[in-house]
Amino acid sequence: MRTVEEHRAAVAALLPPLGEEEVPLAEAHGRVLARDVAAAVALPGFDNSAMDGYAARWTEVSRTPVTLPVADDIPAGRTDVVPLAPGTVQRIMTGAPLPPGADVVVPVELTDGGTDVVEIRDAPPAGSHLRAAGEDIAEGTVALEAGSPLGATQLGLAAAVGVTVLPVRRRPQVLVLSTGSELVAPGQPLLPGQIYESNSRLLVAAVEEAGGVARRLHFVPDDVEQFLTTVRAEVASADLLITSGGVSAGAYEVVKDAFRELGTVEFVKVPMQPGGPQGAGTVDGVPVVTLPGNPVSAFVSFEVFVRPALRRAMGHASPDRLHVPARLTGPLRSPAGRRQFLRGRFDGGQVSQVGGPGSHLVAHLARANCLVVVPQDVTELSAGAEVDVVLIEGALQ
Ligand SMILES: Nc1nc2c(c(=O)[nH]1)N[C@H]1C(S)=C(S)[C@@H](COP(=O)(O)OP(=O)(O)OC[C@H]3O[C@@H](n4cnc5c(N)ncnc54)[C@H](O)[C@@H]3O)O[C@H]1N2
Ligand code: MOO
Repeated sequence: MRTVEEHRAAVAALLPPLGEEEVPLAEAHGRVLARDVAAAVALPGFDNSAMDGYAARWTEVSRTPVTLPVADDIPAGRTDVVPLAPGTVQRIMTGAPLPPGADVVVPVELTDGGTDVVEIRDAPPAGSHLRAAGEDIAEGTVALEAGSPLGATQLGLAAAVGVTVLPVRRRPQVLVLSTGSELVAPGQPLLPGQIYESNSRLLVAAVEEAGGVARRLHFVPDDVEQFLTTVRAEVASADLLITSGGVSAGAYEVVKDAFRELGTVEFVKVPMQPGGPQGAGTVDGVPVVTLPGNPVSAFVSFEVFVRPALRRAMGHASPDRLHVPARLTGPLRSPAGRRQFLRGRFDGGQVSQVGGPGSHLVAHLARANCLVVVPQDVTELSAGAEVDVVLIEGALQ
């Protein structure tokens, strides 16, 4: 027996940090920053206007109405702005550089909109509608920290501070191999006793959502020679091999049997459900994680053991999923001695169980947006009890 935390640590230890590479912004989406990145320019880069209106000296416009000559016109992008002469205003657009001497922008709505002279009917408070140079970020300071996932807002910031390439960690190359003589490719006819192979689709997508590059190997039947031939032919190209199935206590446990002769994979029982039977080790120096075949078990095992390890290797500052406390909408029971990861729907404060605990319930899994964690020593919870909920939606989370 190995605790959940011990097996998490064992899997994480197999995956060292991945190497760095520089990529253009266009290829950086979904990657993780390997080093701090400094702002090449301040933001804002210069004092500018937050409104379309008139740049003015507040003392000259504070008593309204007042009429003043419009000495200049400053559209956004103008690069030769002159200081504001006393007793004048300059028409200015949003984002245009503020003329030296101005300390307020009067929005056009508070004026008659004049272009030679303007009547100001109402003045906003001193200092209104100005955006100060550097108030968002100073030049040369850290704009993006190592370990940040690069989503829309981070890439927007990188471009705004003038960065064109970003140092990121390499994506892990992950092979996914399903096993089972009952498996048939979707689209083919099923004979009695056969099922469609689905774990590889689930796991490939889960790897991609975690930020990795997945390659799906064609599933193999419960035949040690076929399994070993596939593994030997493919494993060298990968940072990680994930298998599904063939690890429990039956008579035809292909993964367990095959890795007796090859590599250092250790098979253990972990006190959790789903996901009791687990294995991890290396083959030809390449990390291997063997997930149980029940589809919900494969998914939960990936979430608990593989996803955080992959994300840590990619350099994520926060490799784990977000988890939050939530109140149960109904009572639930849980077997003693095993941490349960039940499927649930979280709606912002409350969580409802989706389906039962069975690890074959894929339709229920697909409706869930969270895993409800019931600690190992808890066997019963009543409606309204607080539970820990792991949020499983969203690629960058
Ligand atoms: N006597 C015992 N039996 C079982 C034990 C045990 O401790 N003692 N553990 C149970 C638990 S828990 C799990 S989980 C499963 C794990 O079994 P395997 O990893 O050996 O997986 P399989 O037997 O190959 O398959 C289990 C189940 O999942 C279906 N499956 C498998 N692969 C796929 C796939 N790629 N796509 C869709 N469905 C798949 C398979 O048909 C089986 O129904 O063992 C329990 N038994
Ligand atoms: O622990 Mo198995 O992984 O229940 O379904």
